[in-house]
Amino acid sequence: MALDQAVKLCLNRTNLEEPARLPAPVISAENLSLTFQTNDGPVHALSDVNLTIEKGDFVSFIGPSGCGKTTFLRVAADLEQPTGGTITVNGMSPEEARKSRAYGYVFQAAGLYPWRTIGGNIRLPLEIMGYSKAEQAERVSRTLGLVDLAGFEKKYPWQLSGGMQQRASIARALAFDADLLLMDEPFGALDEIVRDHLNEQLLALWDRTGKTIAFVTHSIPEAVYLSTKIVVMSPRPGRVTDVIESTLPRERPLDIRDSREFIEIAHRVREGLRAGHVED
Ligand SMILES: Nc1ncnc2c1ncn2[C@@H]1O[C@H](COP(=O)(O)OP(=O)(O)OP(=O)(O)O)[C@@H](O)[C@H]1O
Repeated sequence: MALDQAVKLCLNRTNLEEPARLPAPVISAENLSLTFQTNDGPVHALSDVNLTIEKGDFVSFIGPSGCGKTTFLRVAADLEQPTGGTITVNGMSPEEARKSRAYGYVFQAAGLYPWRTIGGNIRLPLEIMGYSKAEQAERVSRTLGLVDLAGFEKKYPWQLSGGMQQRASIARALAFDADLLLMDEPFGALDEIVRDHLNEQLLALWDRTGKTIAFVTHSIPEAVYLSTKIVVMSPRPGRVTDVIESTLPRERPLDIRDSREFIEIAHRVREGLRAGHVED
């Protein structure tokens, strides 16, 4: 048999015996449930949530207060334990993912230590993780560049605007190079103009770095503008009522929000929220 035929046969056989394995989704939840036991009785924060987040997705979670958006992120981050179903992060349990520093977490409030400089805040987790001084310096300057804060390393948080502080907290979450960012309403407290600007910057950062982002928001325009996938949730019990795959191009100038396609997706999100609305 000619060598090239033998190679071909061998390759075919390998293909048959070992079908190409797809990479594990970044987050995969199956029938995920979490019921908190409280003095007022059980609270079903998450009920049978099924969701897959693939590498490079930008997924927004939207829904009224109490529908379990934060709880979902917290379960993925191993900050809460599910009471039913399963969830994996990069194919691992949330505990393993936390230990292997698979994600960065950005909270609603920037949460910077006022007595540390911006550089010092970003450096803190790196110090705890035992990075060398040189590596810390390189990462601080690289991540400050990523969020357009180059030159602000020696400033204190109070010397920065709210939007800049939030960018610094994103830099801190980026500093250890996790491929997954969990962001819990990071821009909720900011005015609309600043928020628009940060949305643009976040999209550019996502595009440049190829990170996977799970992002909680209350804002329909924000969810539609940012996301490749929008997860609509509703409360009591907290559940997913719609998952919308965005048809918008990856390149998104702010005025895309006036396009027919954008308005149609926003309409579907609004309908999903209305359908899941429950009267108290
Ligand atoms: N540790 C806890 N103990 C008891 N109940 C909790 C706890 N954490 C959350 N809950 C309840 O679980 C439900 C879901 O809360 P969660 O914070 O995930 O909602 P959310 O959609 O993020 O709301 P919001 O938009 O207001 O932040 C709520 O009813 C909340 O009161």
